[in-house]
Amino acid sequence: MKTSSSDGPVAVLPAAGMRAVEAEAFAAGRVTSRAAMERAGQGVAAAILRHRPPGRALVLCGPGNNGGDGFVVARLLAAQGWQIEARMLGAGAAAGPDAAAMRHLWEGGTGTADLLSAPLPGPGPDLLVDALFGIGLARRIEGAPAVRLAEISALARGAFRVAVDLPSGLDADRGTVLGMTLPADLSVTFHCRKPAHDLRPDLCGAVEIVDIGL
Ligand SMILES: NC(=O)C1=CN([C@@H]2O[C@H](COP(=O)(O)OP(=O)(O)OC[C@H]3O[C@@H](n4cnc5c(N)ncnc54)[C@H](O)[C@@H]3O)[C@@H](O)[C@H]2O)[C@H](O)CC1
Ligand SMILES: [K+]
Repeated sequence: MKTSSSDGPVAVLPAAGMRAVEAEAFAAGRVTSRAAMERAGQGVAAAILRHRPPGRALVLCGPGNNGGDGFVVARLLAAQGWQIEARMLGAGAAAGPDAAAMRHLWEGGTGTADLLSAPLPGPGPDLLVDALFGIGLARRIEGAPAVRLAEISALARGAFRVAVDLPSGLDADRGTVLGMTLPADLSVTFHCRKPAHDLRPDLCGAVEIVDIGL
C-alpha cells in the first residue's frame, strides 16, 4: 500500500494505511504519538476558531485516542473563551497513555462527566465536538450509547457540528454506518482523507486536513 509520495502524503488512506504511516513515523522518531495527538487537537481547535466565535460547546470524548484528541480540543477551546461541557464514553477503557495524559491535562483532577449518566447541558450548545470514535470504530454503536447520542443529536440540532477525524459510527474504509452516527458540518481529519470522507459527504460535511507531522 502506497502510504506517501515524494511530495507528501497520498490523498486518501484506509485505516490500516493510516496506522502504518503513524507507526512508521513514530518508529522513525519524526514525531511522538503524544505530539501527534496534540497537533491533531490543535488543528481541530484552529478550524473551529476559524468558523465560530466562542460560545457554549459540548465535547464528546470516546474511550480511545479519538477521545484523546477531544480532550486536547476541550482544553484549547476553553483557553480561547469557550464554555466547555465535556462528556466521556467508556471512562477511558481503551485509552492509551497519550489519551489518558490529555484527559488529565483537561480535567486537572476534577474528572469528566459520564456521557450515559450525567445530565445533558441545556439549552442546546452552539458547538458539538464529536471525538467518540475515529478510525478505531470496531463495532456497532447501539443500546444505551446509541439512545444517548440520539438525544444529544436532537439537543445539538442547531449547533455547528464538528467531527474529529470522522463522524462517530461511520466506518472509515467503507463509509457504512455502524448502528448510528452523528452527521457533521465539518470533519477535521489528520494527514490525509479516509475513504469515508469521499464516500459520505452527506455525513462528513466539509473536510479539512491537518498535518500532524507524520
Ligand atoms: N497516536 C496516534 O495513533 C494518533 C491517533 N489519532 C486519533 O486516534 C484515533 C484512533 O484511535 P483508536 O484508539 O485506535 O480508536 P478510536 O479512538 O477510534 O476508538 C476507540 C476505541 O473504542 C473501542 N470501540 C470501537 N468501537 C466501539 C463501539 N462501537 N463501542 C464502544 N467502544 C468501541 C475500541 O477499543 C477502540 O480502540 C484516530 O481516529 C485519531 O482521531 C490522532 O489524531 C493522531 C495520533
Ligand atoms: K469522531
